[in-house]
Amino acid sequence: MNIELLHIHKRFGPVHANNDITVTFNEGRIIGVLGENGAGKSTLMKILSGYQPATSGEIRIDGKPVSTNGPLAAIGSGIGMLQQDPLDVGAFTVLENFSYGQPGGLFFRKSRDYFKKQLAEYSQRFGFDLPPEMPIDALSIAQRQQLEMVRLLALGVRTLILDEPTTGISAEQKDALFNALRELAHDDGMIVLLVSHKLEDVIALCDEVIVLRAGELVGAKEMPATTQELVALMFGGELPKPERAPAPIGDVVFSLRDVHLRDTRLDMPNLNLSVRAGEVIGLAGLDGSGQTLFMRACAGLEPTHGGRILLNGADMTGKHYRDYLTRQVVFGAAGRIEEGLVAGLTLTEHMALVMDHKPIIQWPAARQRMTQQIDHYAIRGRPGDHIEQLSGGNQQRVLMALLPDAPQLLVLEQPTRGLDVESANWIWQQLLARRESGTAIIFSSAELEELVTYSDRILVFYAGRVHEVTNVADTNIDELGHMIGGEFNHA
Ligand SMILES: Nc1ncnc2c1ncn2[C@@H]1O[C@H](COP(=O)(O)OP(=O)(O)OP(=O)(O)O)[C@@H](O)[C@H]1O
Repeated sequence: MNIELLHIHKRFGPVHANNDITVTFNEGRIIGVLGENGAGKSTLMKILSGYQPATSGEIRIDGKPVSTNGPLAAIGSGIGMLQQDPLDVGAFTVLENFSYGQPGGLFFRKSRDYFKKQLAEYSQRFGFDLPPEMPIDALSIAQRQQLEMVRLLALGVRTLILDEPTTGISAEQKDALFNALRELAHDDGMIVLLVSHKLEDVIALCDEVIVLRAGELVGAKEMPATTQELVALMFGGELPKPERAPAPIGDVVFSLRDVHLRDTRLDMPNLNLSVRAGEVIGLAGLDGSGQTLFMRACAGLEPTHGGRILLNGADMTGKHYRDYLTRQVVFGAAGRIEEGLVAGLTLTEHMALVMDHKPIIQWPAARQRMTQQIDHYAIRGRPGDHIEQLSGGNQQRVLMALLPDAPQLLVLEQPTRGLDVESANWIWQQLLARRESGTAIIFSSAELEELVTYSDRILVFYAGRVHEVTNVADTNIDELGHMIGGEFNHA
């Protein structure tokens, strides 16, 4: 199967998200799709996989024009896309989900054993861990991804598109995924398209890359290539690494004393932590290991079941998030559009929400402030744009632009998730500047390199247990990788 995209254009009002893109993807190849935030990568992949129509242009498969009008039509043409959050159905088991949508799959008109055997064959071939009777809810992110992948393969897909597939999965799970993708491309002759900001993944996996910038196709390269070469292709030159000047560490501003947290899955007793002004505490761990619960409790968004939370000596235990906010403890959620930002509201309306208005909203002031922040944070968007119209990276910048200038404590879930290298560096410049003026920061990340680079101390979460790494300078990414998988004897 060879795919040709011919003169693809996509316009969203005044935004030309894809501008005359002509490119060929050949079978047997793993192709990286690179570009800065907002470059048009997701748009192009959504057009190819039927999630969005092109404004104009043509898609040909093996020389014949095809319509990818809707994801089902695209799958019918052999093209399937794995979404970042796989779209599986919560109440089903693995087997039900796998058979759903396959011919004869609904209500098991073909026998359960037929699908069970097929699922077992895929699992065995790729070393995937997919127990047929397990409810979807109980699967890890990596298992959901594996399930979605084998489901698409069983539907006969010959081109697989993956958007940031390694977020929140362990090193071993990533190896299993990459080995499977190599087999599919190099042994079975499939096309694999990988959208990723993680250049080490691109270098490890891809046979070639294409680069988009501001909606246009600006480059293509056969691999191997170094990180520097890829960065130069994407940004037109080398990027300066943000300087991390040693910041003066002040007095303890925030502490947990024997705090007990729990939710439906995790029980975390005896949590103790003291954070000083200007200190950066990084939280490492696979998704679901307890760090989310921990961060939310630190910001008054989750109840505690024992112990005390102190802020500058004042007891905050049991207080509401609003009380934390008043005392300059600010939480930034990873969920962006689901939580930190509100779909349907414009950028100015977001600013109006966080500004202190008495007694009525001062719209001109909110608009003016947002315009300044758009400029300052180099946001690709306008004050009147709805937040969901911005690319993921630009939504993250808006989230940063809404934070107060010098809070006491910032609690940030994955502050650079989905950001291109330049934007991630830039966000850290902003955070380090706040730290220099005394703000303490607790942040989580799936990027071990980010944790090691920016943290004064790291807390590693595994199944609700917390292990503190005090000497970050002596820790390397390998060690940390083992620890988040539960192997602490490497430390
Ligand atoms: N539904 C939409 N409505 C309006 N504009 C949109 C919509 N979807 C995307 N855009 C705009 O199209 C441009 C390209 O966005 P796209 O999401 O394709 O970029 P991207 O390269 O995938 O970025 P990122 O790496 O940040 O995810 C951006 O300017 C974005 O704001």
